[in-house]
Amino acid sequence: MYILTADEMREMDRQTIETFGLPGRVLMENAGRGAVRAIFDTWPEIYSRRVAVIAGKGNNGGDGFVIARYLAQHGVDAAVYLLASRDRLRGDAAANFKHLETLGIPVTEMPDDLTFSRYKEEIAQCHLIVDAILGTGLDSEVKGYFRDIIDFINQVSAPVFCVDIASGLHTETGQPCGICVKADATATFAFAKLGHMLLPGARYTGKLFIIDIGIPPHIVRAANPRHQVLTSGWIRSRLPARDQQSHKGQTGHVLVAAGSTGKSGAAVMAATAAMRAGAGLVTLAVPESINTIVESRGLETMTRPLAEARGGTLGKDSLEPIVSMLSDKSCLALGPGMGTADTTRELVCALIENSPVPVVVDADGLNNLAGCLGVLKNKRAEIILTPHPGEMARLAKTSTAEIQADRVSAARNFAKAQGVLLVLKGARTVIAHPDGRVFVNTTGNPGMASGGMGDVLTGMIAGFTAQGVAADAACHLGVYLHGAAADLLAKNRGPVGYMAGDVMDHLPETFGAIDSGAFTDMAHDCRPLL
Ligand SMILES: NC(=O)C1=CN([C@@H]2O[C@H](COP(=O)(O)OP(=O)(O)OC[C@H]3O[C@@H](n4cnc5c(N)ncnc54)[C@H](O)[C@@H]3O)[C@@H](O)[C@H]2O)[C@H](O)CC1
Ligand SMILES: [K+]
Repeated sequence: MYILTADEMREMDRQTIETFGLPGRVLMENAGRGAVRAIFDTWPEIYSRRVAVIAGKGNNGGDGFVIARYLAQHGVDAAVYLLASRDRLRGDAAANFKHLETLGIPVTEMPDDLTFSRYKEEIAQCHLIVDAILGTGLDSEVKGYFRDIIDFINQVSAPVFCVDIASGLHTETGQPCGICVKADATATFAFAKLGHMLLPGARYTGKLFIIDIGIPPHIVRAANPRHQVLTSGWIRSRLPARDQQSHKGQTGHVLVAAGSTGKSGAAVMAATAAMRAGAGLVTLAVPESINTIVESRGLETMTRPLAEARGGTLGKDSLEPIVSMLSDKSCLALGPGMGTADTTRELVCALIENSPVPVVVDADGLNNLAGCLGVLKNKRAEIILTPHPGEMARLAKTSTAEIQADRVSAARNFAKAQGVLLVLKGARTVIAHPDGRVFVNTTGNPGMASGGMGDVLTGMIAGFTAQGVAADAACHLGVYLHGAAADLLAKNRGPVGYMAGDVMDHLPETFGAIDSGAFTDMAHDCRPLL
């Protein structure tokens, strides 16, 4: 499902108006009318109650005027509070404002704090507040009077419905620009925007309705939107098909190079998760001193003990044996629990440069790679990096806060610059492709904040890649199903207390739930309305 930036939406609007010939007034009419359907759908008891439409001077406010008109037409006691004087209105918003006057719908001009203070009480007594203050035209930090208004809206007890996007929410980053309206429901137009799907934006958005305002499909296709949300349908269509006569020689062989003294669990988890994702065979290459432990814990996987460096880690002496093992493997998972000794870093960097098969790099693999990013230029196969925000900050040589402030841009910039697939983990994992496309995942829940989850994801992505799924689709499958398995556990067993091992053990049921359509995600809950 496409999700748009403000610029992309503006451009589609412009094309629809100028080249297709659908007037802006029609788009605004469709927007307002659809929003009213979403209001009645959410609050069917709102007939004959009082609704305050708080409108800004832009087109978001214009949508608010259309909403007030339809609400009034259907027996709602609707009143408009305009955060400007009426002579500031332009174009379609001004035209729709005139209709309000013709129809005798009450309008209050409230251009400043002083006038606002007179109407606070009246607004607070409404049964619903419609926020039509700022939409995709938000272009700066919200301060002063607008800040006071939003602060007030967030304090009144009435539910809040947002037009297009919660006022104050940044359309692309999903971060509040200083302050942001907290919605119970939002109606957006044509497509969801990035800010609705990312966090914390999704929390400010509430239930999301997507209103078809008439943008024709050829204009959408020509715009070629760069961002999508992963959906269960998309995932279902990319699951590797299995023939009745499939045998383990056909379903891929993963090599996992991982582990060190004290961190054998990470290696076992990644290897087992690859099997749970459906890989036919998994071999785990580990420092020899942990081989016995690893063998006893991962019954289905094979192991290959390698001569180890000081401190019980894999070092550069393992390069030759690992590269030769890769000749009959279909994917390499590299990094979990490996440590960051100099010799390990040399090994990791040489493997990323020389592997003939796709490599999934995680954890210490990433920390090691941060010291030799140049090797990515010479890579022979596709490289998938799966950093959490801290690891991403190390790779991009910035701070975790910088990464989190705009996760999509951080992931995209790195993936494009380095020519890799980048999976930026954390709530709403972002998958950035080297061609600039970005996919956002909405599965997963806070119960996943526990050790080993990353090792499981690494193994899953490697397991799908090994089965012949394209590396980018393997990232989609791994990330979505990892979160979906955790969502099913949270629902069926409890919100916390399940562990990474439980997540991978729950994959068979998760495959079944995706296949049957029993698992639904956030995109499924966005109701398209005409
Ligand atoms: N296809 C569609 O999505 C359609 C959307 N419509 C609606 O139009 C708005 C976008 O309208 P626009 O006039 O471009 O911008 P806004 O109304 O969001 O706001 C612009 C207004 O606000 C001022 N402003 C910007 N930032 C701030 C700030 N931080 N503090 C105070 N004021 C600010 C800015 O200067 C402008 O004056 C979209 O969201 C939809 O709701 C169409 O109606 C139909 C098609
Ligand atoms: K709004």
